[in-house]
Amino acid sequence: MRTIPKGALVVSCQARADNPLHGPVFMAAMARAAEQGGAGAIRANGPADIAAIRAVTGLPIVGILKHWRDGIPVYITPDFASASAVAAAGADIVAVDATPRERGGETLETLVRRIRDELRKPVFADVSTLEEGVAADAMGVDYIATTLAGYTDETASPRSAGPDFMLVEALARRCRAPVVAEGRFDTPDLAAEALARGAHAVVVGTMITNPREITRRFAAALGPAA
Ligand SMILES: CC(=O)N[C@H](C=O)[C@@H](O)[C@H](O)[C@H](O)COP(=O)(O)O
Repeated sequence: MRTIPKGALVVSCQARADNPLHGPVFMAAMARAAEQGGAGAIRANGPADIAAIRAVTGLPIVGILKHWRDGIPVYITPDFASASAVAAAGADIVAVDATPRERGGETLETLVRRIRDELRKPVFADVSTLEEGVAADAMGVDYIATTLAGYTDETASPRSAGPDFMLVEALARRCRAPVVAEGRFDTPDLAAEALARGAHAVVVGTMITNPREITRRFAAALGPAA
C-alpha cells in the first residue's frame, strides 16, 4: 500500500474547467513533471485526472472529487459515492472534507468508516480548525491536513495571506495521525518551515501547477504595462 513518506513534498495537480490546463492530459504531464522534480506524492481531483495520473506514475495519489451543490458548503469528496469513484480511478488515499458542516450525505463518521472498511483506503482529513482535526483523529483517520484553514466561515475572516502555521503546530501537538501542511505554501522556505514545525509532509498546489495564477502574481507586481 502506498503511503505519504515522511518529509514528502506532495504536489497538487488540479485545474478547474475554466483553466486552459484543465483535463487529464495536462494533469498527467504536471504529475510527471512533479515526479521528475522530486515530489513524493500527488494530490488530484476527479476520476479522469486520477486515472490519467495513475497511468504515468507510481507515486502515491491522494484523490479527491470536488462536487459543488447549491446550498451545501462541503464539496471535497462529500459522500461515499464520490469516495468510491476516487478509489476506483486508482487513488491510494482518499481525502475528504472533515469539517462538521452540512455535507448532504452520510455523516463524516460513517464516511470515514466506509472508506476504511469497504474501500480499504486510508483517509486524509481536510480540516480548518484544531477542534475538527482532533475530532477526525478520534474517528481514526490516517492523515490530518490544514487544507481548509481560511476557507470556512469560521476561519475565513481574517484569512491570513500565508499558511496557517499555528494550526500545523497545534494539530501536530494534539493528534495521533500525521499532520500534513496544506494551503498557501507559496515558497520553498515556507514548505520547509512546515516540516520544522511538526508537519509530516507538505502539499503545494497553486505555486507549482497553476501558471495562470503565478503569472497573475508577477503581472500584479509589475503593474500595468505602458
Ligand atoms: C480550499 C480548497 O479547495 N483547496 C483545494 C484542495 O484540494 C485546492 O484548490 C488547493 O489548490 C490545494 O489545497 C493546495 O493549496 P494551494 O494551492 O494553496 O497550494
